[in-house]
Parts: sequence; structure tokens; C-alpha cells
Amino acid sequence: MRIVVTGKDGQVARALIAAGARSDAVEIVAVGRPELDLARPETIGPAIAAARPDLVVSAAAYTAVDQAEDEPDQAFLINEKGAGEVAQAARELGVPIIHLSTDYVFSGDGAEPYDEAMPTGPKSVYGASKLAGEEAVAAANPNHLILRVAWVYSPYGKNFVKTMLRLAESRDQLSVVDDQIGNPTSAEDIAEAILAIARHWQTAGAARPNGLYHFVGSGETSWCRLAREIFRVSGALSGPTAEVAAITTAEFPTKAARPKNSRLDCRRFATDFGHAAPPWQESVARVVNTLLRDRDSSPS
Ligand SMILES: NC(=O)C1=CN([C@@H]2O[C@H](COP(=O)(O)OP(=O)(O)OC[C@H]3O[C@@H](n4cnc5c(N)ncnc54)[C@H](OP(=O)(O)O)[C@@H]3O)[C@@H](O)[C@H]2O)C=CC1
Ligand SMILES: Cc1cn([C@H]2C[C@H](O)[C@@H](COP(=O)(O)OP(=O)(O)O[C@H]3O[C@@H](C)C(=O)[C@@H](O)[C@H]3O)O2)c(=O)[nH]c1=O
Ligand SMILES: [Mg+2]
Repeated sequence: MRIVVTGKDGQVARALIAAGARSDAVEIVAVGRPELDLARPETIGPAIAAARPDLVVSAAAYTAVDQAEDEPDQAFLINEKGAGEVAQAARELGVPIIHLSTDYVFSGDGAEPYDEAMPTGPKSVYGASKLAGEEAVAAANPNHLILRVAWVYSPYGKNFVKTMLRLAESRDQLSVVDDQIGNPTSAEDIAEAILAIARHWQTAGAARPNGLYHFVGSGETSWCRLAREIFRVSGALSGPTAEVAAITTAEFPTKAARPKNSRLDCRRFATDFGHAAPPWQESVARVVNTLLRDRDSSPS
């Protein structure tokens, strides 16, 4: 099966390329700028068609959460209109789309983990643009699966795990918010989930599960406790470490508001696809190991 993923250098795209290289059953083709530019809608249909997908994975997005507050038009152009065009291109080719979305579509004001039926209420421009993207994808292609993930990290690109290790190279004390809780999710685990969906769809025939799904690392934590776990693993491998002081969101002002409770309930995914992510600590340890092993040999 030929899977076309949008975004060449994104975390999920790169993890999917790596997972595809380990599997004989799938071929991953990544399409990105300049051929496919979500901010230039006219490029999207031709770029997707030229890549000849059996399945489209829509992973490219405007992901700079704070910057989006200053660039709402650009965020919506990419995350809403661009996403809708990708879904439309898949529809015209008669193929399904798996579209990535986020926990930031929720307000985070509730006390329970969010399941797929719970009302959304984004607090940031990024979250609102991703929610509009979900609606655009669903409207453009009935053959869709929207996969909400959260707190994504990997050896690639920009993410919280890499930021913590980088800051600890030059500092011994960090302050990290302890009152935002959620589910750290490895891009590698997301790639495996996407391949599980693809495999399931190949055998499920007309009864393919589709629609809205949540998929995140198992267990839950705060950004502060995630940081401490990163340094526990790194310290054991003689990598960089720092003391992490627990602070409140009010003590770490940012442009965009973030949900306090970002936890996602993944039972629907587990039931329909028979697959769940490993405990978040296991996947964090794997990525920290990879980053420390590679740190002297390959700059990214
Ligand atoms: N990162 C996270 O913590 C989370 C991410 N998600 C969602 O998961 C998906 C994948 O995220 P992730 O892999 O982390 O994303 P990254 O931020 O790692 O990568 C985003 C990708 O989108 C590409 N992109 C941005 N603008 C455009 C454009 N105008 N045209 C074409 N490509 C563009 C980037 O290209 P370039 O490299 O050229 O800049 C990059 O390849 C996204 O939909 C995101 O919203 C959901 C929850 C959490
Ligand atoms: C660097 C740093 C961050 N923080 C806080 C800020 C924020 O509340 C939290 C996480 O910071 P980040 O900027 O890495 O996270 P952020 O960019 O908000 O991450 C989000 O990205 C988008 C794309 C998503 O879809 C979300 O699921 C989520 O992963 O940690 C500290 O408290 N101390 C620090 O030193
Ligand atoms: Mg240090």
C-alpha cells in the first residue's frame, strides 16, 4: 500500500517514513513544500494526485501555538482551508484520509479525560484553527478518520523533550508548569497507530471504522513531571540534567492559553483497532535514548 503523507520534515511524517522503511507492506511517500504548500491551495490537488496515494495521511500543519495568536489568518489558511483541500484531493482520487488533530480543540476546563463525544471549546487560535480543519476534512471527504493526538515528541524537529535537554545543557535549574496535565505521545507510537489503522482497513472491507478518534500515550502526567522524567532517564545515561521547580500556569505567561486538563480518553481507538500506545514513560525513555546516542554523531 502506498501512503502519501503531507509534510516532509514534520515529526509525524518523519516517524512514518521510518516506520515504513521497516515494513514491506507499505511504501511511504512524503510530500511537502514547495510542491505541496498548504498556504497555496492550488498546489494541493496536483501534488497529492502526482504522488498516487492509496491512503493520504494529513500531518502537515501550522503548529506554532503562541505565534498563531499573532497570525490567525495564516493558521486558518493552513489548518482549515489547507486541510480541507487535502481531504478534497483524496476524495477526488477515491482514497481515504487520516487527518491529525489535537487535544487543544478542548477548553481543558473539565475534570475528566475527554472522549470523542465531548464538546470542544478551543482556547487558542491554533486550537480553533485545528477544530475548523476537522470540520473541513469531514465535509470534504466522508472517507476520513480524524486522529486527535497530543503533546507529541520525537527525535525530530521541535518538541518539549528536545527543548528540555537543550536547556539543561546550559542551565541547572528550570521552572515548568505543573498544573497542565495531559498525555505525552511519541510520534513513533502515532506512526504505529496509523499503520494499525491502514492494516485494519485492508481487511475490514465495507465495515471500516472511521470518524473521530483519540490516540495518545498511555497514562498521564504534567509538563513538570514529564520534564523530571526526561532528566531522570538522561541522568542515568550521563546526559544533561536539571532540577525542575513546579510552577503554575500563571507563573509562566504565554501568548496562547493552553488547556489545564488535556487528557484524552482512547478507549474507542483501543476497541475498534485493538491497539494502544505503550505507557508514556517507556516511549519517553526510548526517545531520550535515541537523542543521547545520536547527539554527537548527527546534528538535526
Ligand atoms: N506537535 C505536537 O505536539 C502536536 C501535533 N499535533 C498535530 O499533529 C500533526 C503533526 O504534527 P507534528 O508532526 O508535530 O508537526 P511539526 O510541527 O513537526 O511539523 C509540521 C509540518 O507541517 C509542515 N508545514 C507547515 N506549514 C506548511 C505549509 N504551508 N505547507 C506545507 N507544509 C507545511 C512543516 O513543513 P516545514 O518543515 O517545511 O516547516 C512540517 O513538515 C499536526 O496536524 C499537528 O497539528 C497534534 C497534537 C500535538
Ligand atoms: C520551555 C518551557 C515550557 N513550559 C510550559 C509552557 C507550556 O505550558 C508547556 C509546554 O510547552 P510547549 O511550548 O512545548 O508546548 P506547546 O507548544 O503548547 O505544545 C502543544 O503543541 C501543539 C502543536 C499541540 O497540538 C499540543 O498537543 C501540544 O503538544 O510547558 C514551562 O513551564 N517551562 C519551560 O521552560
Ligand atoms: Mg544542566
